[in-house]
Amino acid sequence: MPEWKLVTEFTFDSAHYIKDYDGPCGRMHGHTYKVRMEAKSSQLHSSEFCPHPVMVADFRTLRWAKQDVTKGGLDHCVLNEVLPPEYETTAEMIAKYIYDRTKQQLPPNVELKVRVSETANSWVEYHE
Ligand SMILES: Nc1nc2c(c(=O)[nH]1)N=C([C@H](O)[C@H](O)COP(=O)(O)OP(=O)(O)OP(=O)(O)O)CN2
Ligand SMILES: [Zn+2]
Repeated sequence: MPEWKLVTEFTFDSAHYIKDYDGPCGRMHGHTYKVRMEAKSSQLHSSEFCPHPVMVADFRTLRWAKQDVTKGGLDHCVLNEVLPPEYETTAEMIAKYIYDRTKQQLPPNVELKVRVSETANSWVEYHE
């Protein structure tokens, strides 16, 4: 079966602290988070912005988190104040949050994978 794989990367700059963390990460500090989104599908779809079935997923839909927080993204915010309380601000849970919010906007047959890195040396990947 034919399959398309879309990959898009972006960054956002935000502050966070890890609640009850015994060490520097427990204090407010910032990262340039690097995010890589992968979307796979064997079918093409329309999008919020395009009525024709010509995309796995719209790059604009996959890149929502890079927008300023005042426009619904995660850029230039304190993540602890923006993420719902069930998501801690570890890279693991930020990746899950981005995954969960993005998945709600995609057709069900699109397979999604989200990678988040806080530093050049460490990253996490989340998918279902
Ligand atoms: N599994 C996880 N471990 C840690 C996370 C995380 O999200 N998931 N986050 C942190 C902190 O947020 C911290 O900012 C990162 O700390 P650290 O790895 O020490 O980053 P450095 O750039 O300072 O690391 P170097 O080794 O100096 O490059 C901690 N752990
Ligand atoms: Zn951190």
